[in-house]
Parts: sequence; structure tokens; C-alpha cells
Amino acid sequence: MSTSRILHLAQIIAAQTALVDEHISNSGVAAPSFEADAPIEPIQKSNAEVERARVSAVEASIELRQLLEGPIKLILPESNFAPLAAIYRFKIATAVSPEGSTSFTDIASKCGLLEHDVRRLIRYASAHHRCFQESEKGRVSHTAASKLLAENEQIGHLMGLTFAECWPAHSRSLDAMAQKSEEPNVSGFSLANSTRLNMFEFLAQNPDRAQRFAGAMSTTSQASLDALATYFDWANLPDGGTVVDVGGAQGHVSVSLAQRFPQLRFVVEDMQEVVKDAHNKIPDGLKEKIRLVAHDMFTEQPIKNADVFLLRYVLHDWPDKYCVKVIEGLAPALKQGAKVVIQDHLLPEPGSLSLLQEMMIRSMDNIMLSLFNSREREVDDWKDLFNRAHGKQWVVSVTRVKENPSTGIIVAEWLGDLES
Ligand SMILES: C[S@@+](CC[C@H](N)C(=O)[O-])C[C@H]1O[C@@H](n2cnc3c(N)ncnc32)[C@H](O)[C@@H]1O
Repeated sequence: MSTSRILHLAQIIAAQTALVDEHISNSGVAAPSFEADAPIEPIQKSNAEVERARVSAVEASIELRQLLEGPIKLILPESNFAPLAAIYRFKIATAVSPEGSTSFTDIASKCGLLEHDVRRLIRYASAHHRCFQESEKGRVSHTAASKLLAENEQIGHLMGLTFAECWPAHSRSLDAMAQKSEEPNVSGFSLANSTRLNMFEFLAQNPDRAQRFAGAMSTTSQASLDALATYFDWANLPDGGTVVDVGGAQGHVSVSLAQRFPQLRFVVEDMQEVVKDAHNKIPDGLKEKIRLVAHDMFTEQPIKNADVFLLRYVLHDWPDKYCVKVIEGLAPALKQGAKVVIQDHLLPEPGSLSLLQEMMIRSMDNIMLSLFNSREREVDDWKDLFNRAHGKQWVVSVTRVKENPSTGIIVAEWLGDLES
């Protein structure tokens, strides 16, 4: 008798979980737990093999659950994020004592809410998200998830981005979509905030929210910086060669490249409010090599004859016609052989990545839609942008990053001059 799909999935889960469990016993690390003292990373001291086993068990669990729950549940998933949004907004996690427990009455009074609302929010979050537990009736204590929310500033920023910015934007993205616009201010975000500004313009006028957004964005993984360093031949650029980091925020990527490739000099360009005072954040040893300047990338590039113009996770924030404008703005500054180097998401062929990777990149693509009316791009979409901006003058190559295949490095070499 052949094994059914559900049994096969259950076997994968059993076998892969056994590998993870063996790692846990052999290395003497904590087992995954919902308790408040559980570490943030579910599996400590993991390695590539253990991580593969963990991911494979998670993916099989998702498919098994979907099969066992059936198609109605697939199209009617739980989709009420108001409880988590309220927990973030009313700072409910910090109202719960770090040790021991706190009554619903005390939480309600600290947060300025009705007790019966607090009770239902917490009981929902506890059942759906393992966020808080009712250790005894009427008294709330932390789980690993709620403790993180109370104590980890970075997670707080990410919760803010998710529930105070993305969630309202998602719900209005349908109205934006119906307008079939290619303008960045016709987005779910702009409609949700009743503004005619695009998200970057809006944040520039709302410093607290801009700071929260920057805080949420501030974790750049080392693996992503490694990919940028290894998938383009920076070492081969000439001594004293110039890299212009367009939309480079406060220079963290240029700092990383300057540390690895000391022969290079960098100019970081971003909006005035982003670069002002940012020079203080450049490490002392690199201050000579990294200059920060205010520049609007939709206008002509002022730094002429640089060797590389880097656009790292910049163009995915913009609709196509604006990306073409950025590339056209670079053209007058380019010498023959200059390169535009892009590190960004690279949409896969549907079904070619693992389930978790596919879910992540499709989520990201739809977040881009809601926040910016922009998009993630496939290989041909990237080539098309250069085609639309002085097409004959570019040789474009697109390389998928093996270690993180939903991202890529796009290199466009400038062949000629604008007159030819
Ligand atoms: C997603 S962040 C990427 C930052 C950085 N390149 C990185 O890889 O971490 C996009 C950046 O584009 C900048 N930006 C947005 N509009 C801009 C404009 N008109 N001119 C220059 N930079 C802009 C934002 O301020 C932000 O720093």
C-alpha cells in the first residue's frame, strides 16, 4: 500500500524533528518553549544541517495542517489583528509584571482601558499567538512572546511597523488598486493616512513614526552584507575608486564595504533629513573615506565619473516609472564602463523555492503594494527597467543569491554615452 500524503508529511515531521531534538540533547541547549524564560532563537547553537531539518519540519507541518483543516479554512483564515494591534498600541505587555502575575483590573487601570476589553484581548492573544498566559483565573503572566514585546525595542518597532503602518495600509490597498495608478501616493498607506503624500514624504513630516520605521529597518543581516560583498567584484575596482551609495540611509552598507575593501571611497546619498548629522555615526577610522550628502535621486546625479552606483533595497520601494526616472537621472553622470549595482529582492518562478521562502517573498511583494504602490521584481522586470532607460546603452546581468534565493544582485554596465 502506498503511503498517503498526510502520512508522508507526518513521517517527515517525525524524522526532521528527531534531528533537531538530537542536536538539542547533544549540545545541552534549551528545548523550544512558550515560557517567558525561553530564548528568542527557538534552536540555540544551530548549524546548517539542523536549520534545514527545522525548516523542513515546519513546512511539512504547515502542509499537514492545511490538508487536515481543508479548503474552507484556507480561504477563511483567522484574520483579526486588532487584538495584537491593541496590545502594541496600549502597551499592554509593559503593564504585566516582568516576574509573577498581574490582575486584569491592574492591567486595565495602567493601560486606561475597560477591564472586559483587556480580558478579551489577552485571552485572544493567548489562544491565537501564545502571547500572555492566564496562570490562574484573572491573573496574567508573560510568555516568551509577550516578554519580547515588553523588553525588546527592536521587536517593538517591528510590531509598530506591522500593526500601526502595514495593517491599516493593507485594508485600504484594495481602494488604491482599483485606481490602477502608477503613482506612489496612490497606495493603501496614503489612503489609510488620508494624505496625498507618498510614504517617504509622509514620514519626513512625522518624525516619531519615521524613527520607528527606521528602527524596524535597522537590522541588516550579516548574510545580506556578505552577499553584496561576494556577488560583485569590488576588489577589482581601481585604487581610490568611487562608489556612490544612492539611497544609502546613514551609511551602514558603505561602512561594511569600506571595512572589507579599503582601496575604495564612498559617497552616501539620501534625503536631507536622513543624512543630516549622520556623519557622527561613521566609525572614526572611516570618516575620511565616507562622505554623506543630501541628494534627491529623482534629479540628475551630481557625482560624475564614479565607478559604481549602488542601489541597495531602494528600487523595490518605487513603481516602475519612478525606477526608470532614477536610472535616467544617473545616466548623465556615467563614464563608459561604470556600473549600477543593485541588491534587492528577486521574485522566483512560482513554486521554485521552498514553501517558507515562497510565502516570505510573496508577503513582501504585497507589503510593497500596500505601502508604496511598488513591487518586487522578476529577472525580466529588472532588465525591463534598464531597457526603458536608454536601453541600448546597458549590458545587464541578474544573479540569484544562492544562500538566499529570493534576492539577487543586478549589475548594469554603461556602454556608451547619451549622444550615441
Ligand atoms: C529601504 S531603504 C534602503 C537603505 C539602504 N540602501 C539599505 O540597503 O539599507 C530606502 C532608502 O531610500 C531613501 N530614499 C527615499 N526617497 C529618496 C529620494 N528621493 N532620494 C534619495 N533617497 C531616498 C530612504 O530615505 C531610505 O534610506
